[in-house]
Amino acid sequence: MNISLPDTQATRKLGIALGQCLDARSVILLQGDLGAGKTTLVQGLGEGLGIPVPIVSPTFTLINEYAEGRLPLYHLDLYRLEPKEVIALNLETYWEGIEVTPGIVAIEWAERLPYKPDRYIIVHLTYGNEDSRQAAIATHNCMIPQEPLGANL
Ligand SMILES: Nc1ncnc2c1ncn2[C@@H]1O[C@H](COP(=O)(O)OP(=O)(O)OP(=O)(O)O)[C@@H](O)[C@H]1O
Ligand SMILES: [Mg+2]
Repeated sequence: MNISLPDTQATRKLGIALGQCLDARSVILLQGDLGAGKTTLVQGLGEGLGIPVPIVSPTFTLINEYAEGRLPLYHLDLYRLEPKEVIALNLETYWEGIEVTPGIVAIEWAERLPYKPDRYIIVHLTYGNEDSRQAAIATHNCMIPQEPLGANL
């Protein structure tokens, strides 16, 4: 599915729609160049989940956890990591929700994952003219409830 995102707000709205409809243990793999809008989409996700605090980029902290919304949000950014370091993070802890409360896992720079979960949604953001972006969304072994997505875009 390809979605056109003419401005920042459109990307945020896509995140809101996903935050309103996704279930616990959903994993969103965010791909795309620097500044493509990955963090912007996760900020919408936070809003859709009802998280009342600002979502900030975890580029330096690696992972930010938010427990204040409908479901926990685990926001990761792999930009600064080597594959060995990514493996050492034991990310399955988050997407299996075994040692942590199951929630939504959003991973920026998911291109750097040496392995993937069993079920995931890929959102690949690319640049268009000026402020426009394109989101290519693909699901693997899972579904996005369509109605909320359609209603908000
Ligand atoms: N259509 C759009 N969608 C998202 N962001 C947009 C759009 N148009 C302009 N922007 C701007 O581009 C920037 C995107 O920044 P953002 O931090 O979300 O990107 P990112 O993909 O997370 O970058 P990084 O790779 O550094 O983590 C913001 O300043 C945002 O306002
Ligand atoms: Mg970012």
